[in-house]
Amino acid sequence: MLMSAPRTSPDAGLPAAASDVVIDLRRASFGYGERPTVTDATLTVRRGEIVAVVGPNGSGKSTLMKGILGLNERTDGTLTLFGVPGDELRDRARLGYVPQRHTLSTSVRATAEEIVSTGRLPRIGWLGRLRATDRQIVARSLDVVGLADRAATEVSTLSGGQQRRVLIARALAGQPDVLIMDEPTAGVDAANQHVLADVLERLVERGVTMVIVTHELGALERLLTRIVVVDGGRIRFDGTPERYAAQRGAVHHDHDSHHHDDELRPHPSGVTVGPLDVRHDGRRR
Ligand SMILES: Nc1ncnc2c1ncn2[C@@H]1O[C@H](COP(=O)(O)OP(=O)(O)OP(=O)(O)O)[C@@H](O)[C@H]1O
Repeated sequence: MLMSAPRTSPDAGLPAAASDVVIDLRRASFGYGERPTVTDATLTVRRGEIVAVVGPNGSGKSTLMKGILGLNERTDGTLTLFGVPGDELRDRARLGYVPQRHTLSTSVRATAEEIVSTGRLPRIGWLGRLRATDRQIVARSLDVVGLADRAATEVSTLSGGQQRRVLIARALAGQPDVLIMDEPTAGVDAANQHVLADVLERLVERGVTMVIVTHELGALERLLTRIVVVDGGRIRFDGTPERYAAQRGAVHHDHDSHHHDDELRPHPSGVTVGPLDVRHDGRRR
């Protein structure tokens, strides 16, 4: 839990294993029109996990994330969040989201602190007023991303990487239990990627569960507990970083790769496929 006293989860009292599951997808399909973009996705994310989602451009990574967030249509399967059906989750602020390729508008005059304060809105309501505790949480969120000294700086004058960190701080200000980030390192140079990785490491230490869509595994790799490969709208691999590294030759996720059906076979469970038959938890069957 980030920066607050522990909250009681709706599934408190259940055995630890069950209450540890924050996201549970079973054979879920998501899309925007008639045809699903992501099909047959089965994925379980437990408390404290740091999961990277990788795959070629257009393979469905963002669609999968938006599906978990309820931002597109689920046409099949089930989605369970914190032990309740996804569409029945009342406290949406438990899911934090840093959207893709989103930097802050240069035409809006707002300070970093003001932008991060908007992250409190799900907690206080649109007409609510920030109280001292809210301001403290905003200040701590800026501190976590290393921008405490920029609180009063106009965001339009910050670099792209700093703006991404403001957006992460905004998501953190909502005190989410799980943070879904769509390419937080996109457009961030190598030096700043390490700064961002350090920021994420601090979040890991605070016990925040994270699902991170990324093309740049490099700087994040040391933090990850799992890697999920999405290709052609399907989850093609789900396993530990070690197993992913062992399979790297077979499971490409670079921009040029698309389908690898000769190397990656569909699994009836839709969970995991590949030369090594890897279970959901990364262990070999
Ligand atoms: N709002 C939308 N309406 C209709 N189709 C969409 C929408 N957003 C994405 N798509 C389509 O869904 C498919 C998967 O896109 P998605 O953005 O999920 O892929 P991605 O893996 O996140 O790609 P990238 O790495 O380029 O961000 C693409 O064919 C895309 O054109």
